[in-house]
Amino acid sequence: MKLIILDRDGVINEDSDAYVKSVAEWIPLPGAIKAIARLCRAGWSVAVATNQSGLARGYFSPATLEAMHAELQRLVAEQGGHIELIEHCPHGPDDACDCRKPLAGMFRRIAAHYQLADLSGVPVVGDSLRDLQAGLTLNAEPYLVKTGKGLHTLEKPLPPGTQVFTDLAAVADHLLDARQ
Ligand SMILES: O=P(O)(O)OC[C@@H](O)[C@H]1O[C@@H](OP(=O)(O)O)[C@@H](O)[C@@H](O)[C@@H]1O
Ligand SMILES: [Mg+2]
Ligand SMILES: [Zn+2]
Repeated sequence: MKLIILDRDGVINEDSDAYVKSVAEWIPLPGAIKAIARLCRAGWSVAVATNQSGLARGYFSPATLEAMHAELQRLVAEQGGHIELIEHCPHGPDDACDCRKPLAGMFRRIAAHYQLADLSGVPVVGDSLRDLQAGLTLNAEPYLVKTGKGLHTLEKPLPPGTQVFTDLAAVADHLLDARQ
């Protein structure tokens, strides 16, 4: 199955150390929307798994998060694509949930949605180590991008087999060239 799982902040849109708190602050990274649409048009299923502790911290509301994701879907649809599943962890670091990356709860939900036993062969694209670690729990393929916190993440030891790309557009180029 051609499934790819994307982190959101720092991969699809600009990240901020002050959190992305509104639709106005949700700014797509160059080439990211087009990359998602290209993958969709080539038969890939695209899912998103995003930590959104800003909800638990009271920085923004669930309605605001939904508005950001509606804007994401609108932009992707304009280019002929669709994100099939957007999973988010609304919890904070002290909530002891099972879905806040690096824990794999969101990835288990995505695997179950597609009736997959695990995520072997599924690229998980992130800018933070925790994105890759969460995917690896289910045997996904770790892809690090240099956008968002990616350059900072590159300073740390990476999981074996991690592939590094400039941005999501470069990931799409690689997957669309490699698997034709
Ligand atoms: O990259 P994804 O998972 O899509 O979303 C990350 C965001 O939820 C925020 O996650 C926070 O981490 P803490 O939740 O405070 O540890 C910080 O890193 C923020 O800069 C960042 O915007
Ligand atoms: Mg991120
Ligand atoms: Zn959670």
